[in-house]
Parts: sequence; C-alpha cells; structure tokens
Amino acid sequence: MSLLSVNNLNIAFSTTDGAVSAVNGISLSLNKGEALGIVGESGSGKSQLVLGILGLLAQNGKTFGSVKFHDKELIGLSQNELNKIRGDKISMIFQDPMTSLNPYLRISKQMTEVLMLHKNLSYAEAKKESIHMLDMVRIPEAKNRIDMYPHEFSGGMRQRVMIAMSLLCKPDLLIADEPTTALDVTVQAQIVNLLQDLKRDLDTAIILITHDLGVVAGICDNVMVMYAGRTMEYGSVNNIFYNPQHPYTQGLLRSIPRLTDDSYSDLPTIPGNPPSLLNLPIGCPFQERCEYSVEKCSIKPPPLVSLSNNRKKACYRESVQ
Ligand SMILES: Nc1ncnc2c1ncn2[C@@H]1O[C@H](COP(=O)(O)OP(=O)(O)OP(=O)(O)O)[C@@H](O)[C@H]1O
Repeated sequence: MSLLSVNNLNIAFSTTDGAVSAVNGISLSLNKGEALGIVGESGSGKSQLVLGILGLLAQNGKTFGSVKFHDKELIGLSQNELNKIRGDKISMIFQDPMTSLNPYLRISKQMTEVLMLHKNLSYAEAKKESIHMLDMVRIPEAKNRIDMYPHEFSGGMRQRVMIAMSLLCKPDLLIADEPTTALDVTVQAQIVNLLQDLKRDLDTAIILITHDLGVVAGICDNVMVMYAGRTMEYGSVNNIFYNPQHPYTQGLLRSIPRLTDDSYSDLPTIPGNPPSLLNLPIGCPFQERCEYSVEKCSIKPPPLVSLSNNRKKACYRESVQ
C-alpha cells in the first residue's frame, strides 16, 4: 500500500474570465521514505497540486479526483479532520519561513505549542523535544537559542527552524515548496544536505517542489515533470537527468547552468510561453513550443504511457536512446 496515492486529480479555479484549469488529471503515488521532486516552469501547477492534496486551495478553487493518504480519502474531509492530519502526519514547509513562523512569539513557544497540541506533551517534555529537534537541524546552541524570536535568526537558520518545526510530530510526509529558493547558494547547499540526512535518519517521505533541478538531484528518488497542470514525464532521477524522453524535459535540462559555463547569458531557454490555463489547446499543451510537434499533437493530448524502468511519458515521439 502506498503512503500517498493521488488519482486523476483535477483542480479548477473559477474566475471572472472563466475556469482556470491549474491541475489536469495528475496521478502519482509515494511510498514511505521516498522523495519525489516536482519540477516545471512557473505556473505549471506544482504548488496548487500540493495545496489541493492538503485541502488548502483558495476559496475559488475546487478539487476533483482522489487523494488517499494511508488509504484514507482526503477529498471531501472537513477542515477539522484535515487539520488533524496536517501538522501531525503531513507537514509543509515554504520558501519563506516568515509566512509560517509568528514574528511576535519566541521559537520555544511556537514549537512547544505544536507538541502540546498534537502529542499531548507537558511543557517541559515539549521543550526538551523541541531542543532535540533544533539540534537535529544543526542549530548551534539550540538550548539557548530556542528562546529567541524568528527575526534574531539569519535566513538559512530560520529555514532550519522551520524544518525542525515541521518535523516535530514525526510526520510520514513532508511537503517542501521551493525550500531553498530564497537562500544564497552556500546556504542552499547546506539545506539540501540537511534534508538528505533527515530523509535518511527519519525515513520521512518528501515531496519537493522546485525550479532547481540540482536540488532535485541531491534529494529525490523520482521526478515528475509538470507542464500546464499535466505530467509530461516521470521517472527516476537518473533516468530523467541522463536520458530524458520528453522534449520539454530535454529543454528544461538544457537550460540548467553548468559549473563549466563561463556565463549564464547564452544558456538556451525554451522559446515561447506556456498556454493560457483559461483556454488550453485541444492536443498536447506543449505543442506550440515543441520542435518535434506533428499533426496528431494538435488533435489529441498524448496519454501518459508507461515505458520500461518504471518511467512514464506523455509524448507521441518515439523514445530516444
Ligand atoms: N486562486 C486562484 N484563482 C485563479 N487562478 C489561480 C489561483 N491560484 C492559482 N492560480 C493559477 O494556477 C496556476 C498554477 O499555479 P501554481 O502556483 O501551482 O504554479 P507553480 O507551478 O507552483 O508556479 P511557481 O513556481 O511560480 O510557484 C497559475 O496559472 C495560477 O495563476
């Protein structure tokens, strides 16, 4: 049994201009201790997908399909029931820790409250456990620093506090949305190392959303490439990086800067823009920008088909070696 099993998930937002189809028929599954990276350009639906899984969409959003966590259907649960699961069995970290940390409360108060609420610990027990967690995310002098306010920490240290907080209840699933984007490169690398170690030590499953394919390679087992709310390709990190099959994945990989590049300026980008989610094309959403597109791409969207090695792609083009 998978820890998380998403089946044919669709998310639409009603707007004055019409329905925005942000997520279109996504299916995925995740086992205990596994890390899945979700990549794709801005607006491809990565964040809405995970918000939809957690029941945290904006008021004008609606989710259709199935999301099973430990075999329990989450779609249709009340906010009360979802609240019990979020923060206990599933937790989430965002790009900017200040959106989740209360600037007016000491870290000790914010951390102990989580444990007292979800795990019924006494204040003393909760504080001890919180210090232990801050040690785990390598906050120096955690015992003293736990009584500081969020603004007294640097950006990287705040992100560590956020990660410690999200792991307090030993969740089975951690969802991280662009956790390193706001940090400078050295601190990014430290957070990637930290997430790698935590995944190994705590056996937590991770869904990691990022623009940064380097971050995916450091942490994830599998990668899902999204475009216009659809899965374009899915496979192991090695397969996706060394033998990408979908023209969109190939384009994304060509636009990663390499250490050997003298300048970023002549990096190829994928020409064109994603289609409007208010009016998706009938066929493949990538057809307009695809150098291999043929007539049938504009008639019917290519289905997501399974290839060998547990990989999948949604493209009519023959596999390439
Ligand atoms: N409340 C809303 N009403 C209408 N459209 C929305 C709403 N929330 C999100 N969208 C649209 O859904 C689409 C997908 O957004 P999403 O935030 O998932 O993209 P993303 O891939 O995470 O991008 P980024 O990397 O920039 O965060 C976007 O086009 C966005 O404008």
